[in-house]
Amino acid sequence: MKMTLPQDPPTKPAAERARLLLAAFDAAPDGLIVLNPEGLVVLCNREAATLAGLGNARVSGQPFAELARLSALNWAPIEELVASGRSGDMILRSDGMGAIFVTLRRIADQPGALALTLRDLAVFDHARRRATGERDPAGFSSTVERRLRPDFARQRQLSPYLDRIIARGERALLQGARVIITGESGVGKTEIARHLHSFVANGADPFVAVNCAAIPETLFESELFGYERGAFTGALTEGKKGLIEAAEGGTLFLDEIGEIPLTLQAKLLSFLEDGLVLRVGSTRPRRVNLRIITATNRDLLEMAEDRRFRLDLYYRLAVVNMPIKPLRDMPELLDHLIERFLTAINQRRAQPLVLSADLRARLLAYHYPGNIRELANLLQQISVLGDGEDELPRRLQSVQPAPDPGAEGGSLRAQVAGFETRVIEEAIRIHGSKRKAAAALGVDIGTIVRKTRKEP
Ligand SMILES: Nc1ncnc2c1ncn2[C@@H]1O[C@H](COP(=O)(O)OP(=O)(O)OP(=O)(O)O)[C@@H](O)[C@H]1O
Repeated sequence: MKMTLPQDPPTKPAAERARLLLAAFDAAPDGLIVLNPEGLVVLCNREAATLAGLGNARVSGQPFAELARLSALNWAPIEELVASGRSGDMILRSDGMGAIFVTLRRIADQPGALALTLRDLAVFDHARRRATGERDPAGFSSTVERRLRPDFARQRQLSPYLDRIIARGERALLQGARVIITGESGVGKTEIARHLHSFVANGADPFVAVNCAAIPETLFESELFGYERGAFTGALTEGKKGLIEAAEGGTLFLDEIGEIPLTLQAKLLSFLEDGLVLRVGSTRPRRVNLRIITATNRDLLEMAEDRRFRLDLYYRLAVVNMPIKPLRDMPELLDHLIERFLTAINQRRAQPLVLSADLRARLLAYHYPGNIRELANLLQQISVLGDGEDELPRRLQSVQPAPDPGAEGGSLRAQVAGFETRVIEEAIRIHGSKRKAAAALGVDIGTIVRKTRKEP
């Protein structure tokens, strides 16, 4: 988000200085928000907009309460601090943004004016790890990646289906039951596993994600279980702990579990039964405590019938199933996801990417065989290539956008009724029954029945 400073028309050198200052604030690695004595936002730099999840919202000149309303963070404790007239520090948390350290200071010589700084605690953590030579936990490579994490709190409000499935997974993990997440590639299985991990784990517990399809069969055992020194030619002299041990105290996420070689399935089963890891070349078992979440886009029961997956392993891993629908069957998430990816993209652009109505309609009508990953990828391509018809990725060029409800003419009453019918029909399609659609739309079943009754 670009900042603006309200001011008198400046002379040329003063204008240049102001521009430079604004650019410098935008380049700063910390977030800065300045409130004038009237409580209006006079400055909100790019990092503050990012950390507060404001996207491209215009907050300059707005009351602080409006910024708080638009933000993904819960500002209530800071609003109290502002009202109390004291300075102070606080940590604000949100599902999508992680933990943000906020300081509030009075500005000297400017009675009533306030400066708030915002810092992403993950940056400190990352810096501390670099200083001590520690590795970042698997799956956390940069703060940018962290900030693009899904806002599941919002997505759960939008999709009662997703809410039900995620709540099921949370309950299962709280009770120590193992979950398997199933669904097409790109539906967000890894993100959901990461969410479940943060739901039950302490902040410092490791989350180790392993893509079973990416490990060559010959290396599988040593990667997963580790090896003792001299276990084989090329082994490190001091030996190496495997991914299971690396996840000690946290979560091991085994993605594409259907790809795990049959020979190793027996060894994994044995670990699941007694919690003991035997490194390759070792005779000394080590006890490892962790939780395991698995995911697959294969039908493991069918694989078990063909003897390509052990049924006993399946029952150990799949106590609770979390089937994630493809994106085309969760259209209620599309608008939100588009906005979220645009926000992420615009953090790295000088000129924000604004989608034309036609392009947005095409994005809403497309069927996304690659699911959420494909949507993110398409928006990235549009950001780089532009959104002119010729530049559009071929997949989108052939999409027929859904008709614009406002374009069909007729009286306002008729158009509103038409729109209402489409919303109801879509809700019934998504939720599978009129009763569930009524619950999702917050109306009683009688209303839905009445409004969908065909006039004779
Ligand atoms: N709910 C979501 N909100 C926002 N972004 C998401 C969401 N789910 C997934 N993504 C993004 O979509 C991409 C694919 O997600 P993810 O890797 O979790 O899918 P997957 O189902 O595990 O895929 P695969 O089966 O190929 O491993 C990632 O870039 C991820 O950040």
